[in-house]
Amino acid sequence: MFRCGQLCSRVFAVEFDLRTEPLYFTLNSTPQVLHKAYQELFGDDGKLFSLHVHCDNRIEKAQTHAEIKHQLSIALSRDCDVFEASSFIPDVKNSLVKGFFIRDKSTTDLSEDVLKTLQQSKSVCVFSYKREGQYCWQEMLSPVNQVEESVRQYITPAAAAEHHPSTLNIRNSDVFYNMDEAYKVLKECTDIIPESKEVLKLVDEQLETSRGDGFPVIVIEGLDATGKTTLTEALRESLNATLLKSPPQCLAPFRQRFDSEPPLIRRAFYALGNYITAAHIGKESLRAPVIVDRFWHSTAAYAIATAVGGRVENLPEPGSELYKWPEDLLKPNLVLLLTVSPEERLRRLRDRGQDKTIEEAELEVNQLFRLKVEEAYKRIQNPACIIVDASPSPQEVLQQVQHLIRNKYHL
Ligand SMILES: Nc1ncnc2c1ncn2[C@@H]1O[C@H](COP(=O)(O)OP(=O)(O)O)[C@@H](O)[C@H]1O
Ligand SMILES: Nc1ccn([C@H]2C[C@H](O)[C@@H](COP(=O)(O)OP(=O)(O)O)O2)c(=O)n1
Repeated sequence: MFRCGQLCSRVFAVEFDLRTEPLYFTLNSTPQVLHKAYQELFGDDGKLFSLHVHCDNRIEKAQTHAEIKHQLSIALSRDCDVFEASSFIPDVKNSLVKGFFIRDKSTTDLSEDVLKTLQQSKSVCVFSYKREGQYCWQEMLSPVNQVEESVRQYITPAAAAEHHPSTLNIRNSDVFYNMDEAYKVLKECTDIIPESKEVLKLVDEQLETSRGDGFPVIVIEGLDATGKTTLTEALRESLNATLLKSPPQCLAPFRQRFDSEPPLIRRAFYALGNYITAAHIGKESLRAPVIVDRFWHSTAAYAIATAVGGRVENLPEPGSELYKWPEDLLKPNLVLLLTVSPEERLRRLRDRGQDKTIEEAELEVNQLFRLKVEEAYKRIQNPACIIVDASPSPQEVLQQVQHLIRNKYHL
């Protein structure tokens, strides 16, 4: 487990510019000459700090990280740059510790005061960086006690990681590959989020359902405003099908609450939603074809795209086990991914004129995130999704999809 005094085996990554590779470095007791990119980051024009959250309790850790992110964005928004940073052991799963780099451009000691306050929490560790000529070193920001004495550690450039560090902790923190793992997260939250108990109760009430050779199950996926609601309603009519969605209606009262939680908790909630919907699918597909509006592809694609910082290239590579369908989740017969151009999607969002979730609002400004969600959708395997161009008229999109379904099922 990461401790303030045990940094030497770790590599640090700073997302200095989201469009490029992070800057990687390690720490060493002997001085190292630094090249330009590092000198720029550690430049002596401002004050530089890093902050990491280390805590054995994963719920507490996730919440502390989210709280600090929020506090930094409020307290330091004007005169400081706040970069996502991480510390990890290369290729070691679950070794990632998330944090921030803060570059203070103010003429006052704005960030130092804020950081000293944050450091009073026992799970927060703050370091400051100093530069002398071509050397930079790190030391603890005013060590709070003699045990954690401040040791000068020199910055040493490190090779780029083969796998982007943010991919190291995805399994069971952002994406869950069986129900038990997601269930455990909500169980650990019951004291601080009472609604977790109600959600778990709803999960428990779903009887085990195994699906025999029932009617086909067709999932419609895509970013918000790509036309899922329009198409799923039309398919329901034309196929005489049952229409379901994930998260299911019974979780609607809890969705806003879990949407405000950090990824660990939020993604566990959506994962469990898929299992409840799967139970409904199991029952309904005995009677009629079932159309599902969003399912596991959405859960995994949004979770991976949120967890992975920066560029599309940082996503887990195609074929990675992180794109594997959960072993215990009902598999649909057909998954269709609706795609439209970013411009058309924006036009539809504006025409609809309704409130967007914060995440969707971010999608608009965050082209990188949208690209990662779409790419992650396409990399999920077994079942993989079939891409449908959803830019023609609703009638034409329906015909296209009916054609695909007819070819497969003669419905
Ligand atoms: N094929 C289409 N062509 C033009 N506009 C469409 C089409 N399909 C849906 N829309 C419109 O785009 C908006 C978003 O569609 P909707 O079905 O609600 O998307 P989603 O469920 O994926 O968020 C709605 O205003 C809808 O009327
Ligand atoms: N099956 C699902 C459905 C949605 N999600 C998550 C993924 C995103 O964070 C949001 C997207 O939901 P959003 O409210 O934008 O979607 P709709 O408007 O309902 O199409 O929900 C999920 O994880 N799993």
